[in-house]
Amino acid sequence: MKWKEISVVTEGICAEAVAGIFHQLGSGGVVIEDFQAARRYENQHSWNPGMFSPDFYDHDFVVIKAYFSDERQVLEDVERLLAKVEANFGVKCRVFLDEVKDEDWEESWKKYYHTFKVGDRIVIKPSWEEYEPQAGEIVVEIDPGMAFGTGIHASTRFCLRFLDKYLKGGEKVVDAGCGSGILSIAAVKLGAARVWAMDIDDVAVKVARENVKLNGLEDKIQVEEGDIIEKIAQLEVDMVLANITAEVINELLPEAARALKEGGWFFGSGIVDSRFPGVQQKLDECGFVIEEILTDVDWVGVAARKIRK
Ligand SMILES: C[S@@+](CC[C@H](N)C(=O)[O-])C[C@H]1O[C@@H](n2cnc3c(N)ncnc32)[C@H](O)[C@@H]1O
Repeated sequence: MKWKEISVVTEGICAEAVAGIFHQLGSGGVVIEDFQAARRYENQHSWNPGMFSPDFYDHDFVVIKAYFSDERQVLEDVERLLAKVEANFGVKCRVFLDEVKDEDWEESWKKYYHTFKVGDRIVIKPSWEEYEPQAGEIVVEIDPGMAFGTGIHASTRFCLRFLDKYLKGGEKVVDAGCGSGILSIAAVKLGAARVWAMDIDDVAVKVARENVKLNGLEDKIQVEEGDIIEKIAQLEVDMVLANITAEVINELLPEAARALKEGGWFFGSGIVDSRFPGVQQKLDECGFVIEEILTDVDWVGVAARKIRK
C-alpha cells in the first residue's frame, strides 16, 4: 500500500491553521518544519546548529506535511480550505504532492510510539509492545495505522481525561469521528455499557474495527461508516464524544442535544482556541452548561452537560 504526502509551503503565521485543516481531514499525523523556530532555539543555545546544513536556516517559510492513504481523494478539499487560509491571513500556500511507501512510513513512525499514561488510570499501549498493568490501570491497546487517534495529540488526551473523570459506568455513548477507535475502547474499559462509533473515513472505520477486535470488545462497540451529523438523531445516549473540529461540532450540537438524555455529557475537542467562542455560544443555544475547559497551546477541549430538553 502507498501513502501520499501532502506538503504545504507557506508562512509561519498560518502553520497552525494549515495543521488544523489536515487534522480536520483526518490525517493521522502532521509534521511542521519551521526553520525560523530552529533559529530561535539556536539563539537560546538549546539547538545544536552543527546538526544541520547552513542552508537550513536560510529559509523564511514553514513546511506543513500530512499523510493520507493513496486512495483518499483529499487534494480538492485541501485546496478549497487553503483558499480560506490565504484570504484570512493574506499569505500564499503552495501545495506539493509526493508518494511514500508503506514500509518506509508505517515502520519508521512506530519507532517513536511507545506505551504511555493519560491521567492516573488510562494506559495507551501500541499493539507491538508488552505492558504489565498496575492495580487500577486500564490498558487501551492500539494500532492506529493511518487513522487519527494515537492518544498523543492534545485533543485526544482531553477526551480521555474527561472520560476518566465523568464516566461513572453503564452509560450509552456515541464516539463521533472515532478515528482509530481509541476513545470508544477507553470508554468501555472505564465502564460504558455500549458505544456507537462512527467515522466518514473508510480507512478509520477499518482501523477502528481492528482495534475493537484487538481489545476483545466487538460485543460492546459498533463501528459504522457515515456522517455522524445525519445519524446521531436516531440514538438516545448518555454521552457524546466529539474530537473533530469546531465547524463540525457546531453542526453536530443541535443533533447531539436531541440524542442526549437530560444531564447527559458532550465532550467537544479538536477546537482551535480562536473558534472556541463560537462553540461556547452554540452550546448555550442548544441547552448545555459548560462544566470544564482544558487547553494546551492553542487547542481547547470542553466538557458540557445537557440541562434542557
Ligand atoms: C481528530 S480525529 C479524532 C479521532 C479519535 N476520536 C481521537 O480522539 O483521537 C477526527 C475524526 O473525525 C472524522 N470525521 C470528520 N467529520 C466527520 C463527520 N461529519 N462524521 C463522522 N466522522 C467525521 C475524521 O475522519 C477523523 O477520523
